[in-house]
Amino acid sequence: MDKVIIEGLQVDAVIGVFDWERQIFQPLIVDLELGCDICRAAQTDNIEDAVNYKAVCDLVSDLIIDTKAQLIERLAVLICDKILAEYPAVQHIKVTVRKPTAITNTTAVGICIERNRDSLRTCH
Ligand SMILES: Nc1nc2c(c(=O)[nH]1)N=C([C@H](O)[C@@H](O)CO)CN2
Repeated sequence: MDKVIIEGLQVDAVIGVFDWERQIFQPLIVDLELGCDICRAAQTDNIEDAVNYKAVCDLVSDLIIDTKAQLIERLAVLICDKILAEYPAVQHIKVTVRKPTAITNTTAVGICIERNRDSLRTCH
């Protein structure tokens, strides 16, 4: 399947389970793979026929900042649910959320989840 990819989207947000984490902004790094058919966009050369990665970046950034989640698991699932709801063309989605400053002596810790529209696993 064709993919629209977004790598290394940095969003500074309130995130974490500890009291001190609720007082600061920490960086999160998001990678996305959006499985979709890109043929129509390639034929028409029209952004209206594409999954607009700029719009997706804005949507994901706003969602992360507004949510102020405790766990990165929550953000990963919310990002999946939101993109599948807003973009009917996306059939498969892989979301990785990394927290690069959480644990010393690591490059990053994180969560990676994948969902198919046809066999949607919900977490509600
Ligand atoms: N699986 C997870 N483990 C932990 C998370 C998380 O979001 N998912 N968060 C924390 C703390 O907020 C941590 O990042 C502070 O250093 C710990 N474990």
